[in-house]
Amino acid sequence: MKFAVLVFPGSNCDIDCFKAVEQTIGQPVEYVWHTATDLSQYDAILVPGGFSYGDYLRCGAISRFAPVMNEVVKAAEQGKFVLGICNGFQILLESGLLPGAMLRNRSLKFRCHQTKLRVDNNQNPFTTQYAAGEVIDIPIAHGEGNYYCDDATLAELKANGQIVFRYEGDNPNGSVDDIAGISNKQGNVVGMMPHPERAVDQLLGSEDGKRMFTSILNAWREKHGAAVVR
Ligand SMILES: NC(=O)CC[C@H](N)C(=O)O
Repeated sequence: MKFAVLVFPGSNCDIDCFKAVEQTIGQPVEYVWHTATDLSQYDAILVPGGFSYGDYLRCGAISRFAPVMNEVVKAAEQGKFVLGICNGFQILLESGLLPGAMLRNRSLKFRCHQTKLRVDNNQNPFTTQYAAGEVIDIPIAHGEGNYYCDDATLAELKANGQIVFRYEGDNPNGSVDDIAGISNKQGNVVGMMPHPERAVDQLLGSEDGKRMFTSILNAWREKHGAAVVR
């Protein structure tokens, strides 16, 4: 299974994502610059966190027009796995690959600390290695993570099981319904504000992010009739 880690001017979690893939599942992974126009060789696309284009206008609002994003849309349509983390989630929202929008944190402060997340959908390709309702430790680091959608969209997200993660206990940004991560209707595109790639080793404070990567690999192996890993 081959992974792409997108790199925009201002990405700063690209190396963490790359290392997380190498260390958790040992699969081939490459950096792909934002001007790339062909993602056909990759099975999964990671859109990493950071401050792409300096967060000018709105987080993700400029990156959404990068040439590579046309290819990400194509990859998503083909059923490939797309994971947007933090700024990556913001970019997927701006691209229309996921519904809703991101607002400034209710505190108007950049928040950077561990959070407790509840796995609300463990039937998603990114979360099958977690128990339903399991509470995990994953850090956040953002100023614009206050996820917003209107009532009709929220009802749809709930009805389709598209809410993948919610904050458990303290909601650090004021997001609607404590949402921390959502998927598209098909489940192959996920965006989340917390950083699983920063939680893949006890030295980092938590290993709870690891199973996102093993879940993705298993989902791909199942799709291709290969043995799954435990
Ligand atoms: N870590 C990140 O990806 C930060 C995202 C974005 N720059 C924000 O502050 O909200």
